[in-house]
Amino acid sequence: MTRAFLIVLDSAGCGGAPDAHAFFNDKTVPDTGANTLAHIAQACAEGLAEDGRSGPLKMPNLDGLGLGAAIRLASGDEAPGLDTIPDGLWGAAEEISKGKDTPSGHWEIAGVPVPWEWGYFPDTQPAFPDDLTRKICEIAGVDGILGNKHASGTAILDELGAEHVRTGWPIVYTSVDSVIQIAAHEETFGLERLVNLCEAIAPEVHKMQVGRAIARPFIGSEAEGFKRTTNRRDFAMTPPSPTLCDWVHEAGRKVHAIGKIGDIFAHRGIDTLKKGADADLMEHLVASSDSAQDGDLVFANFVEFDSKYGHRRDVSGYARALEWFDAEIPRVLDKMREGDLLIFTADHGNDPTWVGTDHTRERVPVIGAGLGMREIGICGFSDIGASVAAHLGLEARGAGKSFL
Ligand SMILES: O=P(O)(O)O[C@H]1O[C@H](CO)[C@@H](O)[C@H]1O
Ligand SMILES: [Mn+2]
Ligand SMILES: [Mn+2]
Repeated sequence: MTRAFLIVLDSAGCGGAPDAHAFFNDKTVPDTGANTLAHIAQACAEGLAEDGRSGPLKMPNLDGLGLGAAIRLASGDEAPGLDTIPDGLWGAAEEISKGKDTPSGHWEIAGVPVPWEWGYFPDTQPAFPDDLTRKICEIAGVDGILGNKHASGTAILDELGAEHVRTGWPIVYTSVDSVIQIAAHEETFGLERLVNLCEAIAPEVHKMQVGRAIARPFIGSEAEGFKRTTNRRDFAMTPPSPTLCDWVHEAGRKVHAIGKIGDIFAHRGIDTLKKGADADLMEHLVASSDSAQDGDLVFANFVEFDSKYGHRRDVSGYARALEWFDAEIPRVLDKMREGDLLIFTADHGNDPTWVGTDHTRERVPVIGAGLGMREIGICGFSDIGASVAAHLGLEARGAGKSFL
């Protein structure tokens, strides 16, 4: 038996989604043409991403496996600097779930496309129905909420952080995704109180087909500014049917979740869980490549590409994060054993050169190490889960077909 490592670079899409025209940013601008990785590479080559880094995008390790080739295959767009002839497994995947959000992407990668329409809150003010607002107030023991609209999670702290500290009212907001997010100060409001509030309100929003209630704790002051911490917690709906995590777990193997994976799968089929900032997650990933046993799945999500740089439309920051990730990856590759499979992919796009602050509908790269050179072409998200299952010698019970 052998091990499988499935590593999601959150939001690192590569353009070319045939249904991108049906998804929007800034309410009216379709995602047609959005391409997270290609546009970052182009901006770098043009000298437009020089903050804390310089020149063309440098990702020799993932590009050597086939990243640049995957971008060109998915979209036809150029990705300057990523032009090595691949020697890994490479291709791109396309999503059928109707949401361009994190749970939709991950569940489908794990073999289970989302069969329902998610519930969304309208882009009006107030965004939340009064009875939901009342419940939040009751549970939190407060007289009102702040926000109650669509917002960017960092901008709304600048706008309402001080008022929150003064009044004790939680900041409640949403986005084009199927989410309710509650931001509160870790010290003045209390981290545990915030997490309990989100856990208690989650079943209420799940009844509305809203996928997640997310706790967004922050620290700081009006004078020094407010900053989110890594203590974010997502309370997600349960996937509609057993996923890759369950298939592996039920076969008596171990699923080692790194980062948001536990929350995304509502902790179904997860055996061990490690969390932290992306730099910590890399250490956990390296450690897991020593400790994972034959037949185990290591499933990691690196979220900062998305949360720190994609949503913030920070091209230099995104490029820096990609270059850091690529430079770290040999630490994992060096520990691969004969017969191990390692796949890098993404759950959606979040083009930092695009308008708005929301995800972009894109195909995603599928880059593999451990099975030699192989072009897989364009596959479905769920084929990734099926392939991991096949590699581990398990029956795939989901929608996909193995490309191995
Ligand atoms: O602006 P922030 O709070 O980072 O919000 C982002 O994070 C949410 C959950 O991933 C998404 O729906 C997106 O809107
Ligand atoms: Mn995501
Ligand atoms: Mn996101």
